[in-house]
Amino acid sequence: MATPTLQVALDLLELDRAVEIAGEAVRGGADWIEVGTPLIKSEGMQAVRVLRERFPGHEIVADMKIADTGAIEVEMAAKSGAGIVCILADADDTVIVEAVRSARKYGVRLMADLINVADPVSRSRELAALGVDYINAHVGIDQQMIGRSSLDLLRRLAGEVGTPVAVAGGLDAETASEAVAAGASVVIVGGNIVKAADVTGAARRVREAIDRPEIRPREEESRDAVIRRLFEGVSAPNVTDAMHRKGAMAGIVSLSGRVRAVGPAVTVRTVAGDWAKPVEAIDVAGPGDVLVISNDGRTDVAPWGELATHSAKNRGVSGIVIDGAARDVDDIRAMGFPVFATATVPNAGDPKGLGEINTEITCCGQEVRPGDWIVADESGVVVVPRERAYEVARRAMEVRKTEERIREEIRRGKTLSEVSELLKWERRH
Ligand SMILES: O=C(CO)[C@H](O)[C@H](O)COP(=O)(O)O
Repeated sequence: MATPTLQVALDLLELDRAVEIAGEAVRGGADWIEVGTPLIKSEGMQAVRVLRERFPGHEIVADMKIADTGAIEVEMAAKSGAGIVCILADADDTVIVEAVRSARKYGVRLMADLINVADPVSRSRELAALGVDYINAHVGIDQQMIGRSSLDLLRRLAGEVGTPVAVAGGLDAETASEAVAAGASVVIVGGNIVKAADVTGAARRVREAIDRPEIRPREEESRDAVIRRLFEGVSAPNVTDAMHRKGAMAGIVSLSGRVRAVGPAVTVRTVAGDWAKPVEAIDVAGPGDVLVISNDGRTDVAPWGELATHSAKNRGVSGIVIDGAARDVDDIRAMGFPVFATATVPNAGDPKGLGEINTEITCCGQEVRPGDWIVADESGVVVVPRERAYEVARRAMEVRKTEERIREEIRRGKTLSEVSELLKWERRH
């Protein structure tokens, strides 16, 4: 088997950073440098020119995702120095034919991106017949966030397509190795290299893995287990960033200091500090759940205190969130158990049994339904609608990874404004 090619995808917005990151990836063993679609949209063909000039020994791949005007877009990329140009496999045949003619004329190769193609095997055969040089089994970044897998797509193509097959979409060292074992000759890795603080180390790990391809037995993980693992690895700010700055409860803080709570909500509506339903809800909750209590925002009377905390802790509840006040804060803090509230007050209400468990409530300005996911830490509390939990957890992890590289660049001496090119991206009115 020929040595697989490692293509690093520079899905960035800033050319200077892309050049720096490309250099680090090449040191880790990347062969081809992909000018990612966001970089092309941000910087234009100049990105291809600059990377061509800076990395003369490496193939430059222009991820144009061509959908129309096949000839002229291939020509632009070729004249700027790309050796491989990417076109959408779903583009009309008229576009593909024109792109192939242009590629032949300018001496470049064409890679067709299978993103969103309904019948990838038949389309790959058609594309091969039309003269495309590579087929890319690609699952896009947004598709990955809802759980689609590039390895699954690649396996559908195995043995069915005559042209060399590339694979892209959320790959890391482990899945890249499996991709080569499944027949990929070009492995494309973006985020898991370019977002790493140590880009060279991340690229080297992928390089070593693809040079020794193997299929490892995988332990099946339930969707809820994946959601929990991902949310436990990110912060509440990462989560709200992933939700376009939505989902954060207002005016609520941790009473227990540096603690975190992650889990599906068991909701409780109570009235005037009546602590019957909040305490009964402990028995309804399972280990790992978060009790979310609405006390109608009242802060003059507490529906929660030390004994309830003790009981919730024993039950394995992950944390308590109260739109209202809690008491016995010193004891709660000593227990190290996560309680989030809007206020503290010494007096409790009476256990009259008013209220409901597991109905939709509003807590600190956010609607919370039973089973919605809660991520809470010292910055505050975020609620994630249950049907979006997997996607938001994946996106929050991407936010965290992106911050890793930015943090590293600040550590090396850039300002945050420079790293993010704030002035360039200020909104024009
Ligand atoms: O083309 C792309 C997005 O449309 C990416 O370059 C490709 O998906 C590889 O990046 P990642 O490894 O982060 O998925």
